[in-house]
Amino acid sequence: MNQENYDVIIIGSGAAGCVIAGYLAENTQARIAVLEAGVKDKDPLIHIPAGYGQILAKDHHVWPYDTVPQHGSVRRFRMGKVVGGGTSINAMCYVRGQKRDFETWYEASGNDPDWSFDNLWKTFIEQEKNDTFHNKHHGIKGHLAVQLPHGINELNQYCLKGFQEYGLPYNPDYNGDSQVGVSPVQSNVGGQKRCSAYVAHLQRHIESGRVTLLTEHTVRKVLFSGTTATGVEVDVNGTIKNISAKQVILSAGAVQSPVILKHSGIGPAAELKQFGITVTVDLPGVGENLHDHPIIPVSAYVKGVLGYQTAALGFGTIKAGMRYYITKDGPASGNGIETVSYWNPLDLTAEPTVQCYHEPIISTNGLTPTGSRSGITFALVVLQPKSRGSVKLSSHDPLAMPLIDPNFIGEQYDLDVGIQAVKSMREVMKQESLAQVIEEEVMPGKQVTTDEEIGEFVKQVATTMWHPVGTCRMGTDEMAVVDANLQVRGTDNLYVIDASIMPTITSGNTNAPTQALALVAAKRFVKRFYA
Ligand SMILES: Cc1cc2nc3c(=O)[nH]c(=O)nc-3n(C[C@H](O)[C@H](O)[C@H](O)COP(=O)(O)OP(=O)(O)OC[C@H]3O[C@@H](n4cnc5c(N)ncnc54)[C@H](O)[C@@H]3O)c2cc1C
Repeated sequence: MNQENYDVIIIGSGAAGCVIAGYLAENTQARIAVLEAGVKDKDPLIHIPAGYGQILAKDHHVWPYDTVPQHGSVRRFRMGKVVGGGTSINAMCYVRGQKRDFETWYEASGNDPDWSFDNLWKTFIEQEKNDTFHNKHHGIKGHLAVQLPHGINELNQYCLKGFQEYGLPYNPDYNGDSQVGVSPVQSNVGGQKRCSAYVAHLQRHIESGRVTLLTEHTVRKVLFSGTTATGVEVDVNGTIKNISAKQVILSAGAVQSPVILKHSGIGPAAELKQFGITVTVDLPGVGENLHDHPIIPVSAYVKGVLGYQTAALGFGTIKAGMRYYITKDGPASGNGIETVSYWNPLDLTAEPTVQCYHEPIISTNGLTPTGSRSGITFALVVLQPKSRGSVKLSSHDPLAMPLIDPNFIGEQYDLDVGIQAVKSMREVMKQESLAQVIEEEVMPGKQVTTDEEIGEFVKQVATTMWHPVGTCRMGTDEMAVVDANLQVRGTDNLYVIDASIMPTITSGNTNAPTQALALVAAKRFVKRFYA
């Protein structure tokens, strides 16, 4: 095969890229190349389910992004840079979202039946290989492993009880009829190993030689003849070369996909001209509409040794790692986040506005353990944030860091829900089951009492849940970047298929929805060009 010429190039081997490449491999004769800026997924910490804590603590396999200042301070905004993308370093929580999320996508598509709730729900089921549930909401024949925790540690059992005492129902399956309640977490773990999108959908096609995977290939821009994409310009360890293709699919994620489009001359004309980039198509929506779930951590020390703080630090990690290698069980064999709650603090029976993972560690920034005392961090999340930000260029250099502004807590609604969530969480901590083990609130701390003080705390701590979406959104209006085929408006042979096309964020973690939207788009692509 001529390595420099393909039928389809897919930029990025993350959640979406792996789904598309796998589907094309199985359903076409196309010559396919996946170009990935990161390295192969050989690091054992990627595959040990609890290893992601170490990866994030060491800042390995990430694009080292930060945001522009948010309420006066910069927030870390790391994204996966390795085969598997975010799905090789994420926390593996498997969540689909609420029906209303997908109804918004359907409207944005111009009411295209492929984007209906029913079709997307069917797609989740088709992709799933669930080790516990097999009913109208779950599948067992797909390749994406989904499991429940194999046992719930004592501290998280107190959480299950405490939320029920507060008034939430026990919900065995938040991906079933309703999200409301307190539940065990479903995760993308199979056979005690992480099930990344690469493992689930692509690895077998790389190993068989059906698909070519080119790692450490960083795409600088898409090449055009007029407005028709003809290939890409890549940087391979400092050497620049061109690779041509009949069709180019951008699956570089919600930060890089708009950046690559802009460097290719597709974006807001004024911004491109500012950096001397020739405008191929003036598309004002590229890089706009960035949104993410803000995490607001509320944490407390607990009495005695409970949870996973000791297993997550120092000698504890070695002990947990050795146990994992010998018996394949213990703290390292799962994602360490075993229970979660969904609720609306204003009405416990309404559709949830808040998600809360109960992390049995003390963490100040989401997932990284801090200090040696046992504790619990309730990672509160505004599920449907209204704040919108942007990804803008900082330089004419395609490899320069972009300016990322998620605009955390930029709208009154997000602030209100954040305050409600913190106050509600404090009520949960007062319930009998939690009150008996909680020793002292760490964050926000007892000095923070009024709504104004809690609001200020929310603004100061809100940080990424690593769920950026929306920067190349699907739609029919002039700010839309892609149409219902996920083809870039005003171009030929160019597509964006990844989390950036979501018009609005889903009510939950974004990996499963990204994989579902990628399969919907891949099927449309094959129907149009290979049927
Ligand atoms: C730390 C962390 C924790 C998370 N936890 C969860 C969770 O528990 N559950 C959940 O559902 N979701 C979680 N997510 C989010 C989830 O992983 C993402 O929503 C999902 O991976 C997005 O998929 P994507 O295909 O849009 O992009 P990605 O998966 O990010 O893939 C993009 C790929 O493109 C590559 N790329 C980018 N630019 C270029 C370029 N110029 N040239 C070549 N390649 C390029 C990147 O290196 C990357 O491999 C988490 C994410 C992170 C980072």
